[in-house]
Amino acid sequence: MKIAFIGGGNMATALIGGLVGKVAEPQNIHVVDLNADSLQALQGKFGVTTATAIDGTVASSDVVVLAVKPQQIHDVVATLKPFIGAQLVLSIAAGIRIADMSRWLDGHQAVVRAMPNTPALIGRGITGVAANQEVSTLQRAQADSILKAVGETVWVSSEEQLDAVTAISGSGPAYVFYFLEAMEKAATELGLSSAEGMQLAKATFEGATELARRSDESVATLRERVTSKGGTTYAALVSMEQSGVKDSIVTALKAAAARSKELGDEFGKA
Ligand SMILES: NC(=O)C1=CN([C@@H]2O[C@H](COP(=O)(O)OP(=O)(O)OC[C@H]3O[C@@H](n4cnc5c(N)ncnc54)[C@H](OP(=O)(O)O)[C@@H]3O)[C@@H](O)[C@H]2O)C=CC1
Ligand SMILES: O=C(O)[C@@H]1CCC=N1
Repeated sequence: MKIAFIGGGNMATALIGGLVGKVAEPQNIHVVDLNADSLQALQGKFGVTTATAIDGTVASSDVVVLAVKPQQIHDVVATLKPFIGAQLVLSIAAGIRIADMSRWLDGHQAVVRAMPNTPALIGRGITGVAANQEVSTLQRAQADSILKAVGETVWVSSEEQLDAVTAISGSGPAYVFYFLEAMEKAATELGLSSAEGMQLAKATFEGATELARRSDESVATLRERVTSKGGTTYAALVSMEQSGVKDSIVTALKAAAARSKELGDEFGKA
């Protein structure tokens, strides 16, 4: 498979890291970015080919991955249009809708929209995916193999659900890091060193999520098992409930989903 990336930033780098040698040979991965330094770094690290403008290699690729910021997608697609024939266009931009990208490509173009996350960098990502009618079975399989190179995929039945996927798993790593930062802060205020706090917090997250993944029991049951009556966990959870932590998290994630929809409205008008 020949794959062209438009945009060689954080997420493109994570995807390329998973793809090289597994799904595509480095000489079949082409990256277009405006920044020559980023391109040189990608070339040096992975052996991919690069260019500072969309070119014939993009035209002859099987899949074109759009990995620029949502506000850049319209202009990139406009520049890309003359180079697009039968390729699959795979966008990872938050919010930008398939119908809008298809319209900017004069319609009927096979477009897949995906929402990965940064644990892709270590092959532990999870990506929500949706496709339009023009995407063939082969192209679905191509998109799936690209995204599976860096973790799991979840194909959603309706594209609108990608706003929710963005709120849960796309932005999700940031919430986990935020929680780790809070645990580290608490650790230092309670007399541990910052390094000790972070070690304890990271291992706890890893152990708890792995336990939840492997267990047949619900996370509520697993939580109850930690919570001795009148004990320490109970004290913490009562405090969290009184502060409305769970409701605040739900409200925050709804804000992320709303922003994803808003990005689609804002940058899809063109
Ligand atoms: N980061 C994340 O956790 C996730 C991001 N996404 C989505 O992935 C997309 C990329 O995000 P991310 O990798 O973080 O962003 P980055 O800013 O790291 O990468 C985007 C890259 O595209 C370059 N670029 C800008 N305009 C063009 C152009 N016209 N032609 C070629 N390259 C161009 C940028 O250069 P310059 O910096 O010079 O502008 C930059 O190097 C976004 O749409 C985002 O919504 C999806 C899931 C998770
Ligand atoms: O914050 C953002 O908009 C992007 C999309 C999901 C993660 N980062």
